[in-house]
Amino acid sequence: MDKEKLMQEAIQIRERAYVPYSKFPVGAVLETADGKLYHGVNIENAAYSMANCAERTAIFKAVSEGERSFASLAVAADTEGPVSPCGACRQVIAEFCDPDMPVYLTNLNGKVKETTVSQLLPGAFSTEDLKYAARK
Ligand SMILES: O=c1ccn([C@H]2C[C@H](O)[C@@H](CO)O2)c(=O)[nH]1
Ligand SMILES: [Zn+2]
Repeated sequence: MDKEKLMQEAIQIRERAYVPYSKFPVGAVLETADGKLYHGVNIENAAYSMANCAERTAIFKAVSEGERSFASLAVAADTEGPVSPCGACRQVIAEFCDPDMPVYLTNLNGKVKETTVSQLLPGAFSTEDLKYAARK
């Protein structure tokens, strides 16, 4: 899928964000290996810490529909530069997406940072770490 289109859709889907507290809508579009798109927005709560970010919404939607193989991710917000995913999302992205998978971060002014999953979270804790303790 064309990365410009993915980023445009990430910008547009922000309309569906539920952000009465932060008033900071974020949109994410996750592309599967076979070209299907899963859209996500941030969803907040009166108990503030219950907020779910756009990136995790998109990933959880896709995984709960049976998807396990992903090709790219775009994220958009009204930030000065390209939006920067939070630590929790970086960990969840690393769980499901290949280290070399492209991630397109953008804002509303056309600023784009093209990065990868492993660049977003170098040295991620992973399933490999769990295997070491389980070896005994
Ligand atoms: O990459 C990001 C960064 C922040 N947020 C959300 C969490 C919260 O709802 C609001 C303000 O932090 O933005 C996302 O969805 N994705
Ligand atoms: Zn996040």
